[in-house]
Amino acid sequence: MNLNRKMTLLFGGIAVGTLVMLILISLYAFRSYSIASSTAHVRTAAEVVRVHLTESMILGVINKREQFLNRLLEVQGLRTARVVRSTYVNEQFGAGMNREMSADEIEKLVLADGQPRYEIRDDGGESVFRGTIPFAASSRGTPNCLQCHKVSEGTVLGAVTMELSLTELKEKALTTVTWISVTMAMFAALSIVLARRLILPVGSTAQAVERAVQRALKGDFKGRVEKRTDDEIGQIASETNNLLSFLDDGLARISQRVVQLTGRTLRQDDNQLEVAIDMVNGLADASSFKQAIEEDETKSEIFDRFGRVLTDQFGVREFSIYETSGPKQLEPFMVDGVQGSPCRWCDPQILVRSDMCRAKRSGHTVDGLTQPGICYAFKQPDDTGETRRHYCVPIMQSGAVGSIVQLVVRESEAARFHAQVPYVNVYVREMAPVLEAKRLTETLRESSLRDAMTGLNNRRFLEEYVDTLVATARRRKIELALLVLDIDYFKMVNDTYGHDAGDAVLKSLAAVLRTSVRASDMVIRFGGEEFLIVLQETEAENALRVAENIRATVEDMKIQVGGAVLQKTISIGLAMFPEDSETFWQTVKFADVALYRAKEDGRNRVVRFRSEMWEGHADSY
Ligand SMILES: Nc1nc2c(ncn2[C@@H]2O[C@H](COP(=O)(O)OP(=O)(O)OP(=O)(O)O)[C@@H](O)[C@H]2O)c(=O)[nH]1
Repeated sequence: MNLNRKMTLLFGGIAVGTLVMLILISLYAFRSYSIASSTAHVRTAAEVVRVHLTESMILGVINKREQFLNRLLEVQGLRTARVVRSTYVNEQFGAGMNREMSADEIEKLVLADGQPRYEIRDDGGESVFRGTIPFAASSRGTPNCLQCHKVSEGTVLGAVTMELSLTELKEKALTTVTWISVTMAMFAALSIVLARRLILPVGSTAQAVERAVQRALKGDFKGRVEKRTDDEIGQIASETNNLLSFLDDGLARISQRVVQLTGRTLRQDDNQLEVAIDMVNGLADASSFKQAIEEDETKSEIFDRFGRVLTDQFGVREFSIYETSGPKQLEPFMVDGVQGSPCRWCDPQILVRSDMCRAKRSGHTVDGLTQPGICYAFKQPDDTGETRRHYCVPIMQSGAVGSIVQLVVRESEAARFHAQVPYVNVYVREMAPVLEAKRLTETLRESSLRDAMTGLNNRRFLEEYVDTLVATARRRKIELALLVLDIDYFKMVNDTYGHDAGDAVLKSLAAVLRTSVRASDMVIRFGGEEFLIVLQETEAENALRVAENIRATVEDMKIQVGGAVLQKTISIGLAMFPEDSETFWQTVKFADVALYRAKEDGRNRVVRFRSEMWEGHADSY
């Protein structure tokens, strides 16, 4: 029930109640007034009758009393007037007129106890007031009753009964009450109309505010409240409109900015407020994610963290992260949260023909959620499970696709996940520059550990890696063979053919060295034209064989430099760790000493270190 109706009912109820009360009180007051007034009239008339009868007795015309009583009836409103005599008067003065002798029940009571009696009765539809007043003998006044009547003081001598018609009085009372009621009813009706007019803007403004608030709760702040009055109610409408405009404007600006950041488009039926809160939360989470990955050390940690976000926040457990590993090659970095797993959600051919991957080829997002079948390389699950849909986002690095994030969801979840995609994109966007920075750092670090010309690891790399190398060798109780080798008469190449020719020889030698040893062995450009090879888990005998093989290969190697073909030889010194020394770097020195001996002995040969070789060289190291 609205406020207006409540007010009308309340005012109406009060008005009706007041009216009824007023009518009842008025009727009661009129009745009381009628009784009091009639009683006074009857008393006065009875006194007049008593005085007249006394006078008539004194003047000796008491026998004319009936004419007086008949004339008395001409008084307006007086219906009857009758005198009854007590037995005392009859005994002293003889019987009176017949009608004075026959007392009714009330008159008998009055004659008996001397108390006046009054009553109102209905006489054929007419209200009649009847009063019976006793005449008591009294010695006071003039003449003194006891002078004539031989009775004691207070004896009831008779009584007069009078009846007054109340009809006229009643009619006047009813007319008055009717007028009062009509006036009151009109006043109440007028009051209700005025109150309704007053309350109407309150009710309609309250309803309008309620409607606007309901719309606002659904995220729509466009509702407005009509200003109907210039008072406080109008003020409420104005202030509500100001508040709604402020919220609408603020929310629109927030949404606009967040939409720009997330790329999410708002639908008409979206709850703008909830969407804005969601988006801001999403951005805050993505920002925390970015902070965290900035502090991560490696790309692998970053992808691990991203994998957890996909699983925990977006409920995506099936996904792949591919890395570009060559001009036309991709490598699965992480599949379904596990690093190094084989390719599961794509045709494995993309690994060697990366152009088969639509995201890699185009550098654009591939939305298989809304366009299933858009990429032919996407693979449905091997089992008979539910059909999957995919969403692939390329991560650009240095202007080319560096990594690809592939999200896989069940067909039944595609719509739900589609709403989440803008937030995933925010994460990917936040991740891209951090990945780029990490990649550059790794490249930089890699380059500081690698010789740019030959592509071999350099001395610095060995210095950083040596602790791990030695610890592993000790733990596994294996021997390391250290070959230090140097090109014979290399200076001549530079001097004769130029520095570029020298470089070409160094590159060719590096290539031969790399292919002559196992992948687990290390080939290091130790400095200038000197190289160090660390053969893992190799005894001295085998190491000598490998060294000899390298020497022979280099000897046979023909290097095209400009118009000339060069053939160079190398000398190699071999020392064993920990057989020759417990210290790695000391073993390197021993190998160097052996190399020196190889040079001394005529070059193009392999020399195994022996302890006596050290004696002449200890001072020079
Ligand atoms: N082209 C080129 N030459 C280099 C490089 N690093 C060192 N060299 C040269 O290698 C030569 C080393 O010569 P030496 O150590 O005197 O000995 P050698 O001529 O090789 O004679 P051996 O006694 O047989 O070692 C020097 O001329 C260096 O300039 C390089 O990166 N490129």
